[in-house]
Amino acid sequence: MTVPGRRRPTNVLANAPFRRLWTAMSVCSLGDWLNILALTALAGNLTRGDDYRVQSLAVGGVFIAKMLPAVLLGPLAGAFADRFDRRLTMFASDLARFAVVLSIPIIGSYQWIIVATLLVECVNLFWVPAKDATVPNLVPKDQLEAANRLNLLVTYGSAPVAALLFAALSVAGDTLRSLVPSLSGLDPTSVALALNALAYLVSAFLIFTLRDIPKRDGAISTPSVLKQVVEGWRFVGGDRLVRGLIIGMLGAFAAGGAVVGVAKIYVIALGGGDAAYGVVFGAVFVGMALGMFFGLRLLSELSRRRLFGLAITVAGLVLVAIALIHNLAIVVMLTVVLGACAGIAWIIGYTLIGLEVQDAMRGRTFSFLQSTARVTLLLVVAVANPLAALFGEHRFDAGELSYRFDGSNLVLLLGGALAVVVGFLALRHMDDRKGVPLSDDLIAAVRGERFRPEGGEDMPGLFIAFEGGEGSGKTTQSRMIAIWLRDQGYDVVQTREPGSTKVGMRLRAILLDAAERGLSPRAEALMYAADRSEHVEKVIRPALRRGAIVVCDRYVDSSLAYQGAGRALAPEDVAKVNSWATGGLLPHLTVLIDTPPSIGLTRLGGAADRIESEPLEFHERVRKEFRALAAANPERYLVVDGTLTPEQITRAIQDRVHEILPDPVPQEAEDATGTMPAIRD
Ligand SMILES: Nc1ncnc2c1ncn2[C@@H]1O[C@H](COP(=O)(O)OP(=O)(O)OP(=O)(O)O)[C@@H](O)[C@H]1O
Ligand SMILES: Cc1cn([C@H]2C[C@H](O)[C@@H](COP(=O)(O)O)O2)c(=O)[nH]c1=O
Repeated sequence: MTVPGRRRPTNVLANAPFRRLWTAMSVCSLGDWLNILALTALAGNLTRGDDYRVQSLAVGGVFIAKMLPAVLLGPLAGAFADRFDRRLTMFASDLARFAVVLSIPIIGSYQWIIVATLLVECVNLFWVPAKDATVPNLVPKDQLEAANRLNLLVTYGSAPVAALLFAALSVAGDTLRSLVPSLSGLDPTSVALALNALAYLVSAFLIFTLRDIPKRDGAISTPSVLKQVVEGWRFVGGDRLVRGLIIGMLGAFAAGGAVVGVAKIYVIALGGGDAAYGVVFGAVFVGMALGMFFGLRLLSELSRRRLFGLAITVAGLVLVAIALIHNLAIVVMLTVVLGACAGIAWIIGYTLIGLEVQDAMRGRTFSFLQSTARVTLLLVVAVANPLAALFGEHRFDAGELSYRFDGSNLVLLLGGALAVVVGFLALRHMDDRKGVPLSDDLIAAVRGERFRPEGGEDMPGLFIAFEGGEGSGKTTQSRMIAIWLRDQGYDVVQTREPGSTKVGMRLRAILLDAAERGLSPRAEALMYAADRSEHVEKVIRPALRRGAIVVCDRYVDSSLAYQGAGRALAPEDVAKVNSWATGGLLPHLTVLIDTPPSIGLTRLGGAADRIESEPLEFHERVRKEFRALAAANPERYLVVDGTLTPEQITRAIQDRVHEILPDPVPQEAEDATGTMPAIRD
C-alpha cells in the first residue's frame, strides 16, 4: 500500500523562542570550540622550551580538566536542570563562564588555565542539561527531530568554523606583529579567548530575554537533589528503551574515543602529515552533517529504533575496515561513512530521549548521558595510546607481500568490534518490528516505502487507528473524525476491536466477561489476534481495497500494550503473532489519546469488565508501552493529551489527519470530467 504524504511542512526555526535558544546555543558552541583550540595552544605556548613529554602532558592536562567535572558533578547538575528555573540556570551559567574565560588571558599562568577550565566545565554541566531539557518545552513533538538536527548541526558544525577562525586569527596576528612591532605582545589565543567570553555574554542576553521557558522553581514538595539523582540513575537503568539508547550511545562514544585517541599516530603511519590529519578530522564532521540531514531522510520509512542500532553496527564495521585498510584516500571516504553513521545514531538517540522521557526526568537523563559519555571518552582516550604503544608495530610477510599491523590498527579494530557488539545489542533490545526481516525493511526504506511482510498489496484507502487506555476518549474521537470525514465526502468505515465481525463478537464476549477467570495470557493474546485477523480479512482490507478511509478503535498496539506490557508477555512474540494475523497490515496513522489511567478509569460508567478491573499498575504499564511505541515512530503517530477537552482533541486530530487525506474526488472522475465538452449558453 502506498503511504499518502504525511509530513507537516516543518521549519522549526520559524518558532521564535526556539530560534532564540538555538542562536544562543550556536554562539556558545562556537565559543566552546574556540576555547579548546585556544587553551590547548596556550598550554603548548606556556611550556614551549620544555621537552616533548612535558608539552604533551600540558596539553593533555587541559583535556583531562575538561572532562573531569563530568565524572564528579554530571548527575548532580542534571538534577538542578529539573529542579530549578532553567532560564535562570542558563543565564547565571553564561555570566559565570564569561567572567572565568575572560580572566584566563589576564592571569596568563598554566595553573590558572587548568583551574579556569575546571570551573568552566563545572558550569557547562549545568548549562547543557538545562538547555537540552528546555528544547522539548519549546517545540512540538513532531518537530523535535528537526530541532535536534539543528542543535547537533551547530554543536559539531561550529567546530570547523572555529578552527578556521582560530587559524585566521593566528595568521592575522602574525601579519600584524610583523607590520607593527609595538603589537608584539598581541597573542591570538588571547583574542580567541576574548571572543569566547563575548559569545557567553551574547548567550546570557539571549537567554535572559527568552521568557517562554517554563519555570521550575524548587517547590517544597520536590524531593532532595540527592534523591532526584538516585532516581535518575534508577530510571535510566530501569527503562528498557532508555537503557538500549544509553548502551548504544555510550558504545558509539567509546568507538569514537578510540579514533580520537590514535588518529594522529594512525595518519602518520599511513604517511600523512598535519594536512592529512586535518582532512580525516574534517571527514568525520562532513559525514555527521550528511548523516543527520540526508541519512534520516533517505531512510525515513525505517523504524527509528532499528535505524539507531543499525547505524552503530555499520559504524563498527566501517571502523574495522579503517583499521585494516592502509590507504589514505579510502580511509578518508570510510571516515565520511563513519561520521554519517555516528550522526544518525546521535540524532535518533537524542530525539527518542526527548520524546520518551518525562519532562521531570529529562534533564537527568541527558545529564547522565553526557557525563557518562565524557567519562567513557576520557577512559578510552586515556587507554588508547598506551595500549597502542604496548602492542607496537608488527609486519607479516608472505613472499612479495608485506602487511603492517600496529597498535593504532589494533585500537581501531577493538573500537570497531565494540561498536558492532553494542549496535547489535541495541538492535535486539529496542527492535519494534520483531518478525519483519531487517534486510527487507531496509531495502523497502531505501525505496521510500514501508515493508509489508505479507500481502503487502497497494491499496488506495487510508487506515487510521485510535489507541489509548481505558476511558481515554477513543470512541468519542473516532466518531467525531468519522463524521468530519463523511461531511467532506469520504467513504468512511468506522470500526473497532475486538468484536466487529460475527466471530469477533463472540470472542469479545469471552474476553471481556468479568466472570471469565483464569484465562491464560497467551490464550488471551491469541484470541485478540484471532479477532484481529478476522477483522482485517473481512472488514479492513476490503474497505481499503475500495479506497475507503478506515477509522479503527484499537488495533495491534493494544495487544502490544495490554498483552505485551500489561500481561508481561514477550513483546516480540506478541508482535510476531499479530504480524502473522494481520499479514503485516499497519495503520498509516495511529492516534494515541494519552490519558492517565487514574483519570480514564474514573470516566467509565457501569461495572468494570475483565480488563478494566485489573489493578492501576497494570494500566500504568499499558500507558507507558503505548507512549514508547509512539515515541519510537513519531512520524506514524499523533500523541494527543487526553486530559484536554474533547473539542481541543478533535481539532488536533483533524489538523494531523488533514495532512494525509487523499483527494476526495477520485482521479478517474477528474479525468472523465476533463474530457467532457464545456456547456455554454
Ligand atoms: N476529553 C475528554 N474529557 C472528559 N471526558 C471525556 C473526554 N473524552 C471522552 N470523555 C468521556 O469519557 C467517557 C469515555 O469515553 P470514550 O468511550 O470515548 O473512551 P474510550 O477510550 O473509547 O473508552 P474504552 O475504550 O475504555 O471503552 C465518556 O463518558 C466520554 O463522554
Ligand atoms: C484490541 C485489544 C483490546 N484489549 C482490551 C482493552 C480493553 O480493555 C478491551 C476492549 O474494550 P473497549 O471498551 O472496546 O476499548 O480489550 C486488549 O487487551 N488487547 C487488544 O488487542
